[in-house]
Amino acid sequence: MAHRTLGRAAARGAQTLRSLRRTTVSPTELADGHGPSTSCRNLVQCSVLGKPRETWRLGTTTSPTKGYSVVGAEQQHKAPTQPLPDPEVMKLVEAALGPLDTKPLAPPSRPVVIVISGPSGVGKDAVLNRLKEQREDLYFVVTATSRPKRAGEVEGRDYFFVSKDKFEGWIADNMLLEYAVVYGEYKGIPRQQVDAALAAGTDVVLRIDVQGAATVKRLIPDCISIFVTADSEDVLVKRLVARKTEPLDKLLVRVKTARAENDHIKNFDYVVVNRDGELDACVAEVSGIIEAEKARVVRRHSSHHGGHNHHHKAQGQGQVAP
Ligand SMILES: Nc1nc2c(ncn2[C@@H]2O[C@H](COP(=O)(O)OP(=O)(O)O)[C@@H](O)[C@H]2O)c(=O)[nH]1
Ligand SMILES: Nc1ncnc2c1ncn2[C@@H]1O[C@H](COP(=O)(O)OP(=O)(O)O)[C@@H](O)[C@H]1O
Repeated sequence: MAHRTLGRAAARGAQTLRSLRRTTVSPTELADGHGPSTSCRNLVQCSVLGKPRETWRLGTTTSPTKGYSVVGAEQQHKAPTQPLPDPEVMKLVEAALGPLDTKPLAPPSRPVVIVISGPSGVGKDAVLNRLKEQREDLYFVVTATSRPKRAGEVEGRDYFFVSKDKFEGWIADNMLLEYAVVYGEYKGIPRQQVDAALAAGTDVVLRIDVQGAATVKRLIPDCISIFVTADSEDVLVKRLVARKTEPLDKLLVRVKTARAENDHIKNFDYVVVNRDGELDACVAEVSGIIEAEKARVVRRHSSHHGGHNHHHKAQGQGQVAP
């Protein structure tokens, strides 16, 4: 699929960016042309020639004592140069063993379901929004809710906002893979979105609360569950207060719920700390977990079918969060 190929390319681009290294060059070295690499020198010269903003955006900083500290020299991770294979030897190999197979040696990875959970205000949305920019190969499910739209939220992007009646109709018609009552409002995963993405071979990301994560783990045992937490309770509450989306009474409920939710870390496959001011590091960690999980041999063995039995009706639905 074209968009998946593009997505992988984007992910590789992000990887390349991450591999940019920090290098220090003095102004004299620059004048002499002795920088660490041509691209690095060009970057600084660009700054010296009066385009400071562009280079700042690329990560250039100036230091009065050390000269110029530059992020921009790409690490050289080229494979060692190999001599071309001798065509005569290749012919002899094929003559002896028959034509060589050009099919990929690794079996393709089956699409996975990734569950992201964690307390309110920890930064799940922030992490997922950044992940969306970097990983066009993933499908981010838009869940449905009966809660009113907040300022700035967009229908079909943040949630599908539906009435309680409509939501209950979907429950009756078994249109939801999972649903729960979270903070007094219905939240549910439209089954069709998950089924369609998996059928197209695309990995699926679900952002759901802890009770939803437990239900999905029961329905799809080989899903990858990731609990996002904060540096500390204090940091978490500050983040929630700064977000200014809840009045005090609702805020207190969220903090109490967060305490209870944190005890469920043990039921998750991974826990990732979204450290204050380090959103990108958290996103990179989540992305790395997904990549590592997809490389697991058990997920690539075509005879293994552990998991996607999500046509079963969810058990224990409709529990009310405290
Ligand atoms: N079980 C379940 N939880 C969901 C679903 N969609 C969203 N949630 C969770 O509901 C919780 C509350 O969401 P929201 O009202 O947006 O509050 P926020 O987390 O404070 O921004 C979050 O933890 C979401 O992850 C869903 O379909 N099922
Ligand atoms: N690593 C971080 N450092 C500082 N603030 C953050 C970080 N991650 C998220 N935030 C901020 O915390 C607040 C809550 O994040 P949000 O994504 O809405 O949480 P959740 O979706 O888990 O309820 C937002 O104002 C967001 O910008």
